[in-house]
Amino acid sequence: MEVDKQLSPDELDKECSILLELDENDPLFDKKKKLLQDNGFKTKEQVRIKRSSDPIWLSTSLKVMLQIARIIKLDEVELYFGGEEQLDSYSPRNELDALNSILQLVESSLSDACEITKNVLQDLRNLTIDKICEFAEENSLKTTIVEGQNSDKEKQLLQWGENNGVKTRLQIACVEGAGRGAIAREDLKVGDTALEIPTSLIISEELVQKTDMYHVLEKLEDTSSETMLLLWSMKERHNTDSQYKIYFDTLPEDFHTGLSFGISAVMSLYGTLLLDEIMQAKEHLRAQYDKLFPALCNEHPDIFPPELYTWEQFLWACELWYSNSMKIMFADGKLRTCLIPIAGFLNHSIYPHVVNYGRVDSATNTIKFRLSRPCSAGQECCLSYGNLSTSHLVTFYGFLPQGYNPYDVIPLDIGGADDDSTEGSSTSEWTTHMVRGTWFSENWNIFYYGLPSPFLDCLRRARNPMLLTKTLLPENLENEIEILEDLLAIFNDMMDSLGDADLDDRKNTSWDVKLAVDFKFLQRGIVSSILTSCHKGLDLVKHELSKMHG
Ligand SMILES: C[S@@+](CC[C@H](N)C(=O)[O-])C[C@H]1O[C@@H](n2cnc3c(N)ncnc32)[C@H](O)[C@@H]1O
Repeated sequence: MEVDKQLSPDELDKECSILLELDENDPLFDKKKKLLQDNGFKTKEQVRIKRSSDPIWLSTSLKVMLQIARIIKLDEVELYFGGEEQLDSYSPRNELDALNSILQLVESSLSDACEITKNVLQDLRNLTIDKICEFAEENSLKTTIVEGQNSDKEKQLLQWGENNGVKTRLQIACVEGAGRGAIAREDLKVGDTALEIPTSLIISEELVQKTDMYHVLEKLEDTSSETMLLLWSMKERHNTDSQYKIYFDTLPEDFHTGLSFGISAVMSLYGTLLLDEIMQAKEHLRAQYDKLFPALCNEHPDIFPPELYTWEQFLWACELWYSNSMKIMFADGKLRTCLIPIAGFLNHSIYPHVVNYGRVDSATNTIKFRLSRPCSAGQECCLSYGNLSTSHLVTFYGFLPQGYNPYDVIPLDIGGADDDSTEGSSTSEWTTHMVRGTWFSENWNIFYYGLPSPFLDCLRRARNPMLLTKTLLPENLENEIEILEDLLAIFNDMMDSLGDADLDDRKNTSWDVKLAVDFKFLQRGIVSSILTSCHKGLDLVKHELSKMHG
């Protein structure tokens, strides 16, 4: 496989090519461009594929395309941690997104290819699918279905949906540790649509606009369509004539998210950033509520009956919208926050089956949940709710995901050590820094230690702007020792502030304390992995230094 070589017209005739392109509007364009260049690629890369079904040629083509597509599809966290590492894959989400983007490019090239090219592209398509299946096989989690817990309400909702145009290859069941989930009824392949929902069933701002509530709310300053929908749902859930009655009947009486944590759970979070996140989110919501109530109930008691607009009911609606809504791009190009009956049963996974689902298909006027990896009959089909940290998932969704979450980062405030105006800095340098569990890293060598390079480079620059090369010189190694000792001090303090694990209230059986204690356990694991990396790094550097002196 060769990339972008000059070919004679005769040779060109024997080849076809696929264009992989980094979007100029990508907010991470500069950083990705640099990473592409470091790997020998341009931002627009024409990958030529020979008109030969030689399997070695094809798999080399796919390998090159995958290298490029992975970088194009990186998100900020993946780029920060993976930028300098030659990783086999950056994250399960990135790998699936990259492979599926190649699959879509190959499929669209297939539609207007000539007969001979078609055969090669077909082989490339099959190879890409094999690669997806292989990756899926190696990166999956098992979920356990809890038999006999399925209630009639979910069946009724599914039936209502099917009567109104929903097409589903999923059924609803109880999943251990995650409430209800969506299970494949049959073996589903990559590219299959697991669920398709007509836009007519989606709950979005248009519904509020048809009510008398809207005329009151539109006159208020700063009232977003999300707030309007939230207020609408507080009333609609009690409306026995609602067209969404069957949907509202399936919703829980109480949501168990971080926003409902009691005092013991909050106290258990002492020393973690989650404590601040939850307190700030709750204060924000309380302020929003106080801005609207009791004023709206006093002025329009017929539209906002006081018994439906209590703080508890407001919090319930906030938890509903935070944990169940999806942002959908409609055919008019507008992004709207929506509730989507039936799709609301899909749980989140770090190894998702459905990665891209936020766009209305204008040809069918439906939302399609297309599989980015296979899902066999009886297996739970999961979404990616987004690149969310566990602290966000606890606060707004109320759960800790299974498996190692690549988005569990600890942001670091290192006092403007990296300022973009610094001489020599470029737009591809980082101005904010973070760490995460060092088990994600594949580079434990000297100058890396499993820690993120942008962070270490920033510390090096701050200590000694002259010592930027990663070469085994005594002055560099002395510098490394100081950096690693500083890090040990920072993360030892962080560990101390998390408190003694033996004092965690593990016997407490309330859902919120359990979640808080599990979160703290996770946090200690992350900090402990960083401390281990620093200790190992120090040993490594001291050993090298002793060889020089010895
Ligand atoms: C959109 S709903 C999904 C359906 C939900 N399980 C139910 O029974 O209604 C989102 C909620 O599902 C739960 N959930 C989603 N993914 C989960 C996971 N991986 N583990 C545990 N709970 C999960 C959380 O309670 C979250 O707030």
